[in-house]
This record gives sequence, structure tokens and C-alpha cells, in this order.
Amino acid sequence: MRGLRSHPLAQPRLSPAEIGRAATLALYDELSLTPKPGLVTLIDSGSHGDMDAHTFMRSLFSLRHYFVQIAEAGFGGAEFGVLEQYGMAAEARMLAATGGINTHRGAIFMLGLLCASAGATLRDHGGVLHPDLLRSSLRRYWGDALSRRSQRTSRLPGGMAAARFGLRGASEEAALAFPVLFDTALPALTQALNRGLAPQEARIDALFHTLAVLDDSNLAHRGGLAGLRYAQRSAQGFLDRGGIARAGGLLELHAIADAFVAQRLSPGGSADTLAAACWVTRVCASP
Ligand SMILES: CC(C)(COP(=O)(O)OP(=O)(O)OC[C@H]1O[C@@H](n2cnc3c(N)ncnc32)[C@H](O[C@H]2O[C@H](COP(=O)(O)OP(=O)(O)OP(=O)(O)O)[C@@H](O)[C@H]2O)[C@@H]1O)[C@@H](O)C(=O)NCCC(=O)NCCS
Ligand SMILES: Nc1ncnc2[nH]cnc12
Repeated sequence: MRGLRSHPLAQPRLSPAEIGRAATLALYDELSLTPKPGLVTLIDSGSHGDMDAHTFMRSLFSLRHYFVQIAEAGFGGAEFGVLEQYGMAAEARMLAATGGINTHRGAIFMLGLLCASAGATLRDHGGVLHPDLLRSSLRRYWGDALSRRSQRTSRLPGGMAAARFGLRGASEEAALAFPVLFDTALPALTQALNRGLAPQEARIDALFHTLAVLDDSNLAHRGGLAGLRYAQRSAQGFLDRGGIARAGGLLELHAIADAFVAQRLSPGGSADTLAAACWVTRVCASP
């Protein structure tokens, strides 16, 4: 991809196509991170019996045109209904590519909306993107529709778990213009990079900062409220002891990953939020 870098500054003057392609790369940033607690990596399936890295690569391949398409739709001022149709068609393609396995439903929704707001921001402000502009475009153009959408009853596993336990699920997080992404995951990632951590280490710490605070409905679906709180406490403890970049950090990360697998816990919402933070660092001039 011409001129795009993961850190610290992406080039100015992006196109919707580059915004969309950065989303596919950001999903690979997340997938290729190893080890991760309960999540699929390039070398293991974490807490998942039905998917591995090949499943994710097939899914990524099926989604690459979608992210460009939705960035262009945002650039063209599309109504929310159009974005939703594109999202549902992408979800159908993902399920066809994976044999019915849900690899990226959350990412289709979250990164899709972010690509659309980046497209709208490009149109309104020219070629240089900033996180604050992405959030305000999301609110201005699709905030009302997202709020109405978040009132609907979900029949999906995570959505039902969120309703049962009174959690803020994926839809509500979007209606609030992604507070965990912009107020926690992204600052954690950029601060870690600015401290000189290697990209993989910075992403691990950003994943743990996210895990510590997100109402991840996948964790609640699989482990109940106790599973979610256990995961959040583990993440906060890891960070309190210094995160990944210290003696014994990697060893503790492996132990946490094993404990998640033993309990079948998988923080899919946190993984998507990390991918979204990686995408912001790829497309924004000064995140
Ligand atoms: C609005 C939708 C996102 C539906 O959301 P809803 O809350 O109703 O349903 P969920 O099942 O929870 O799906 C949401 C997915 O979002 C991720 N997620 C979870 N918590 C959060 C959170 N707090 N904030 C943000 N994102 C969150 C998560 O996705 C990831 O995990 C999935 C893998 O999990 P896994 O446990 O393996 O798989 P399951 O099949 O769910 O369960 P098992 O039986 O295997 O245990 C993977 O998808 C990751 O990406 C949640 O799964 C949305 O679906 C929707 O309406 N889509 C259509 C429209 C659209 O996409 N539009 C885009 C433009 S508007
Ligand atoms: N690496 C991963 N493993 C499992 N679920 C995920 N959802 C998003 N990324 C994931």
C-alpha cells in the first residue's frame, strides 16, 4: 500500500481505497499477534474448536472489497441503510468463505463504520484524518441511526448476553462513537509505541488495556458475568505488574492465555477493538 505505515504517522492525502485496504491490514495486525488470550493466532486456535488462522485468512480475503466499498459509500454521503446493507452482504460473504463460522462479524460492523466515517471525513476535510474528526463524522452522519439501532433486541449470542447482564454491547459502543477504542485502546497503543515498545509488544499492552475495561459480550456469552469479570481482572493485574515489556511479562502472558483456554474464554470484541486501533494508526496523521 503506497506510503501507509503503522506508526507513527500515516501519509496525508489518503483515498477511500487506501482507507479500506488499511482495514484489511489492521485485521492482519491483530490476527498475527502471538500469543493472545483465548484468541486465534497464526499458530494456535486459542479457545476455538471451529476456527484457525486459515479460517481467518479466508474471511479476510472475502472482506477486502467490502472495506473499500464502505469507505467509498461514506465518501459519497450514503444513508445508514446503505451501510447496513453492505455490512449484511459482507457478513454473508464471510459466512460463505468460512463455512458458516463467525470470524469477523464484529469487525465488519466496527471497522465498516469507521471506514465510512473516514470516507465522510475525507470529503468534508480533505486528505488528512484525525481521530477526533472520525468520531465527529460518525456522530454527525449516522449517530441517530446507531442510537435507534442499539435499542433493538438482539438475537445474536453476544447481544443476548449483553442484554441479560446489562452490559454495553457492540451496538451501544458504536452508538457512543466507540469510547473504548478512542479513549482507551488507541491512547494505550500510541503511548506504548511512543515509549519505544516494538509494535507487537505495544499491541499486546493495548489489547490488555482494552480487555480490562470493555464489556466484551463474547466473554459474557461464553463465561457469564463471572467469566467477563475474571478476564477483566486478569488483564488489569497484568498491566499493574508492568505489562509485556518487563522481565517475566511474556511468561505471564502465556500463563494467562492458558487460563483463558482452560475456561473457553475468548475476547472477540477486544480483538476487534485492537484491530480498529491499529487501523487508526495506519490512516490518521497524529493519533
Ligand atoms: C450490530 C452487530 C454487531 C450485532 O451485534 P450484537 O451485539 O447484536 O451481537 P453479537 O453476537 O455480540 O455480535 C457483535 C460482535 O461484536 C464484537 N463485540 C463483542 N462485544 C463487543 C463490544 N463490547 N464492543 C465492540 N464489539 C464487540 C464481537 O465480534 C468478535 O467476536 C466474534 C467471534 O466470537 P465467537 O465467540 O467465536 O463467536 P460466536 O459465533 O459469536 O459464538 P460461539 O458460539 O462460537 O461462542 C467475531 O465476530 C469477532 O468479530 C461480537 O461477536 C452486527 O452483527 C450487525 O448488525 N451486523 C449487520 C450490519 C453491519 O454489519 N453493518 C455494518 C455497517 S452499519
Ligand atoms: N483472533 C481472533 N480470534 C477469535 N475471535 C476473534 N475475533 C476477532 N479476532 C479474533
